Amino acid sequence: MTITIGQIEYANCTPIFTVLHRHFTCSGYRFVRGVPAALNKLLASGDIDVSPSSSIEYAKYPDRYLILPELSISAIGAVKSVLLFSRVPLTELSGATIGMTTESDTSVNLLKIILGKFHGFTNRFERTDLALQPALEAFPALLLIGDNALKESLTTTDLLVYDLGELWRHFTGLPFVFALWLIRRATVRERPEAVRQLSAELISAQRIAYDSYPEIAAESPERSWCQQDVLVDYWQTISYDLTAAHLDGLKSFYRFAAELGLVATAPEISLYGGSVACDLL
Ligand SMILES: C=C(O[C@@H]1C=C(C(=O)O)C=C[C@H]1O)C(=O)O
Repeated sequence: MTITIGQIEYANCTPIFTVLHRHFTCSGYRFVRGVPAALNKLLASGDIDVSPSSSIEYAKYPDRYLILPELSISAIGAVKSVLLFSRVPLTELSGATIGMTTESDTSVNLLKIILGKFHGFTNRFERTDLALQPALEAFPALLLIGDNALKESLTTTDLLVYDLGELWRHFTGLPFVFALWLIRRATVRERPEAVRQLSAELISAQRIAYDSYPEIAAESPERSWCQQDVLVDYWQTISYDLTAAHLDGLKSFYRFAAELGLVATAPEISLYGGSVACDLL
């Protein structure tokens, strides 16, 4: 039986999926492409089995998922693709209605924590699919993630740009985990051998990818809009690990989210398998 894997259609996932497709047979896998918020919904409903997912998705339904070890999409400081584009300095945004992409579930909550908890602001937030320029006619600031954020940052000159990974680091000193690889507990129960294989292949793919960013970038679809060295630099900026420090950052995020009522409770962290990351807990 196939395992259905969500594939985030952003440059941040290109390295691991490129290597997975090139180095492993993948005959037992089916891939479903989408933006994070859409893949989160498919995972929650059981239409896909496993996916790199917004980290907040785990806190919403901890009973449904396990976290695959050693993998994440995180920032230790800047991340370069989770950006608040603003017409005014961030300190002047208290009371404002802020536009937020519909593609994200984690970063929208991170923004609420940064403004509400760290700055003590009161804001309203509105989801929008508007592109940057029209959005900034409706709102003083807009949150974008993924390729849209990266693309706009490469061309925008007349706006203030705040990197949410950097802001989180400034206030907490911790890494921020934007995405976790979540697998449905039901899939682990029903297909234990296939899940063991997939987990091992993903860890291998990640390691191979680390050593081959320039080659992956040279042939990547993102080359149509991004220079090879910019892509390599972007991938080197992202932290794809899941260490004890990452888990500390994740737990802090969940605690703040619970305090602000963004999730019901800060969940226990349950990792799949007896991996290194498990031992670090
Ligand atoms: C760093 C990023 O991390 C992501 C942010 C997500 C979110 O905000 O829900 C989900 C998955 C990741 O793609 C990014 O998209 O730029």
